[in-house]
Amino acid sequence: MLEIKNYTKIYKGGKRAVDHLNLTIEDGDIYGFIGHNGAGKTTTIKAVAGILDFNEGEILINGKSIQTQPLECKQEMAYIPDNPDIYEYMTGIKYLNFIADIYGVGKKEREERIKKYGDLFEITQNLGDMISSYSHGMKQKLVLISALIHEPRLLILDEPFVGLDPKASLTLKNLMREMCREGCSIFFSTHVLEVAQKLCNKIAIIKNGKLVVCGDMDTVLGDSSLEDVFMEVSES
Ligand SMILES: Nc1ncnc2c1ncn2[C@@H]1O[C@H](COP(=O)(O)OP(=O)(O)OP(=O)(O)O)[C@@H](O)[C@H]1O
Repeated sequence: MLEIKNYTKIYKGGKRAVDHLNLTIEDGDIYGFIGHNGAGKTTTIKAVAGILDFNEGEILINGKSIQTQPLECKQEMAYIPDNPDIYEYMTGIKYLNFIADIYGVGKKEREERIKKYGDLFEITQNLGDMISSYSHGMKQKLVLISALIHEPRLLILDEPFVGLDPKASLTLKNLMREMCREGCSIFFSTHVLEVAQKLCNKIAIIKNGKLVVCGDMDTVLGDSSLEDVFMEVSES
């Protein structure tokens, strides 16, 4: 579903943020991406989402290049950034319809999905309100619903659990599991290692821009916890 080949990003000024990273996310994978602050997670995720150019390598979504076929790639995926920075002077429902229009989602489907996800995240009754009146968590729920409105096959999330209350976090985890059971793929970054260990079937650790560990969670962990493995890798 997602292939990252030799991905290298050097920012203006010469900072080599990610260095020849290779990773494959298959259908049905929930792939966790962990690393210390500044390791290169967001730099990788933004390139996969098609909003950051890069110096070397190739990123393929279902065989299509994010650089040469960005629209085709974006039809198949959704990206949820770590900060829900959205239009403030619009109602929630107007925003969702705006996103549904961009993706060409039909009237019946969008209504069903807005109802389903709005109820799941307990925000249906607030959709008529201006986004400027929303809390951080409510904005995040709105962004999540907007990302799911075109039923993406690949979900890319940057720190998705930050700012969500415990119930919304559980709802999101259950949704992620359900999507992957149906053959979708998820690639997400997190600092919450307990969540990653429980939720993901695969895990990648990035350190100073280089991938140092990746693969099946069970194989990577052996008898250790993810926290132990992470600490060992960080200190080596
Ligand atoms: N626009 C930029 N210009 C120059 N350097 C940048 C830029 N954005 C990020 N960097 C640098 O690239 C490196 C990787 O940053 P990145 O944001 O990808 O890390 P991260 O793993 O997502 O960190 P965190 O866990 O803190 O969110 C860091 O050293 C950072 O300072």
